[in-house]
Amino acid sequence: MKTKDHYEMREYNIDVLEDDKDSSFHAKGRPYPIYPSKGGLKPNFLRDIVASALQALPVNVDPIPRSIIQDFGLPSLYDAYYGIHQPKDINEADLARRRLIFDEFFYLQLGRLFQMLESLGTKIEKDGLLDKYRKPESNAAYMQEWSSLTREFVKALPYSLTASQLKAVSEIIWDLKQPVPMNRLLQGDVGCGKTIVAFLACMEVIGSGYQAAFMVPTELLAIQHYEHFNNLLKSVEEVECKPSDLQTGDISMVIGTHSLIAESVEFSALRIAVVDEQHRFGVIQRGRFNSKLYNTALGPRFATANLDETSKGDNYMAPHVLAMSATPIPRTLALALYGDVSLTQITDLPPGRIPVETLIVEGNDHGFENVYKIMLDELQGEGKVYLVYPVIEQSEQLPQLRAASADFEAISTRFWGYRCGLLHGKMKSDEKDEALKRFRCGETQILLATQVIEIGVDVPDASLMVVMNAERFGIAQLHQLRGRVGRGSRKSKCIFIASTSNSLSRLKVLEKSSDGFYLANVDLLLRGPGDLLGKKQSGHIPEFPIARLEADGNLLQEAHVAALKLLGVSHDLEKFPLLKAELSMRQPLSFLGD
Ligand SMILES: Nc1ncnc2c1ncn2[C@@H]1O[C@H](COP(=O)(O)OP(=O)(O)OP(=O)(O)O)[C@@H](O)[C@H]1O
Repeated sequence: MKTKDHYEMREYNIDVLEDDKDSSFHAKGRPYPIYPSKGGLKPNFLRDIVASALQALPVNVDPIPRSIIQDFGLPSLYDAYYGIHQPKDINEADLARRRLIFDEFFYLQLGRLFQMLESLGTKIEKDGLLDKYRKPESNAAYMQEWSSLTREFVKALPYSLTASQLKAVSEIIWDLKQPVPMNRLLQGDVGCGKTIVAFLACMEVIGSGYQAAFMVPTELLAIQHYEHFNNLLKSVEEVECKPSDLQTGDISMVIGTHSLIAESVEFSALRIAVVDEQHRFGVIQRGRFNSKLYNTALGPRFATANLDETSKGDNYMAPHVLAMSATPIPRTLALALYGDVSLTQITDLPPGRIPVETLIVEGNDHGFENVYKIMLDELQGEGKVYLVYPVIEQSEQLPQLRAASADFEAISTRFWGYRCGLLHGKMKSDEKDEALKRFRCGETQILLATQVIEIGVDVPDASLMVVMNAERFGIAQLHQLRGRVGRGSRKSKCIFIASTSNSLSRLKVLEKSSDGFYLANVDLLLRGPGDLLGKKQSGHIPEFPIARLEADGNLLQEAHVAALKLLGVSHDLEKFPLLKAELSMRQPLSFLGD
C-alpha cells in the first residue's frame, strides 16, 4: 500500500517452498490458495482449518445428479472442493473453479425457472414453457392473422409502421396465441417507437374481449401515455378508474404505475401486462402480474366467436408479460435476471429523423457563455430547451452540483423574454403534469428538470437539451436523456456540460456514437451491470462469490440448459429431494414465492 511517498507492506505471509520431491501442498510448482486474513485469522491458520474440513468431507456430497455433471464435463463436488483448496496443478484448480461457478449459476437458473413454473397453473403451461426455452425460435403471425381491431388500428395510425415495428408486432401476436404465458422483452433504442408496438399488442387482446394493463415507472408517463392513447383511440378507458371497474371488466385497458400490481387491484380477465422501462421495476414486482390469473372458463368480457386456443384449455392462466426497455440487456444479463426471456428487437428508427448533434463542453465561464448563446439562438428560432440538472436543491456537501430549483431565477432572468418551467420528482403529480403540458403546448419554452424526464417523455418539437454536471450520469443514462430531443422533424442539439476536464474524455464517446446498444455495452464494461440496469434492477442480480457475469457467460448458458433438463424431468423437483433441499437453502426467496 502506498503511504505518502513510499510503499509499505502491511500484511504478508511467508511460505517456504520445498523441493520437487515434496508431495505436500507446499511443494514447489504446485499452486495453493492464499486466503485473505480477516479478523485476526491468519492465512495459514485458515489453510489448516480447510484441510481438516476436507478430511471430514463425505465423498457423496453432490446434490446435482451425476448424469448432469458428466454431460457438462465437470468434476464431482468432492473433487472440486479438493481441487480448489489443494490442486495438484493449475488445470485441476481451473476445473474445480469451473464446477463452483457452474453451481452458482445452476442454482440461480434452477431457482428462477422453478419460480416461473410455480406461477403457472397447469402442466400444459409448464411443459410449454420449458419447451419454449429449450428451443428458442422466432415465429411471427402474419397480418391476416391479427384481430380486426388491431388491423383497423394500424390503418388509422398517422404514420406507417417501420419494418422492424411490424416484425415485432407479428412476433408478439404469435406469442399471444400460444397456450403458454408470454415472457418477452421488447428492446429498441430511445425513440424507435416501442410504445405503439406494445399498444398494438394490447389492442390484440382487447379485440378478443380481454383486458390489458400498461405499467410505467412514473405518474408523469402514465398520464402522457393515457393522453396519447386516448388521442389514438377515443374508446380507451380512464387512468383514474375505480379498481372495481377492472374487476367487473368494464375497463378494457388500464395505464398506471406500480399501483397496478397491488393485491387489491383485481382484474376480471387480464390477458396482457406491458411493463414499460422494465429495468425500473424489480423482477419480483413484475412477477406479481403472474398472480393475477384469469379464469378462462368464464370467457372474455365480450365473449365472441373469435376465441383462440388459449381460452379453451385449463381454467386459469397467468397473463402474458411484455417488458420494454431502451437499455439493451445482453443475453447473459437477461438469463441472470429472469432465468429466461424471449427477446424482440426494434433495429430501425422512424423515417425522417435527423441525428442529434452532440457537443461536450467544459463547464467553465467560457463554456457556459457559449452554451447560453446556443440556447438563445435556439429560442429565437422558436425551439424549446430542456435544462437537465443532477439535483433539485443546492447541497452543502456537493456545492459543485448545479441544482434545478436554485438555477430557476438565474435562468429566468437571463432569458427574460422567454418563460421557464420547473419539473422534478418532489413536485406533486398534477404539478408535474401541468409543467410538462405547458412545455408541450409552448406556454413555457425552457424546462428546468431533473432526470425525471429521462424515461419516456415525448415532446417531439423540443430541440435542445443541456445537461449540467453530465459526469454525474452514466453513459447509457445520458443517451436516454439525449433521446428526449430529436424526436420530431426539427434538427436538434444536445450539450453535455462536464465540470471536470477528466470526465470530458469519458463523455466523448457520446459525441462519436448514437447507437444505444453500443453505448450500453460501453457502460457495462466501464461501470458493470449494476450501473447499467439501475439500482432496483441490479439488486436482483445476485452477487456471485466466484463467477463474473461478464467473463463466464458460457457457463451460465450451460447451467441454464442443465436446469431446464432437470425441471423437465420433475417440475416441482420432487424427484430430486437433495437438490430441492440445497436450492431452498441457497435461494429461500424463490421458495417463499417472492
Ligand atoms: N413508424 C413511425 N413513424 C413515425 N413516427 C413514429 C413511428 N413510430 C413511432 N413514432 C413516433 O415516434 C416517437 C417516439 O416513439 P415512442 O415514444 O414509442 O418511442 P420509444 O421507443 O418508446 O422511446 P423511449 O424509449 O424514448 O420512450 C413518438 O412521437 C411516436 O408517435
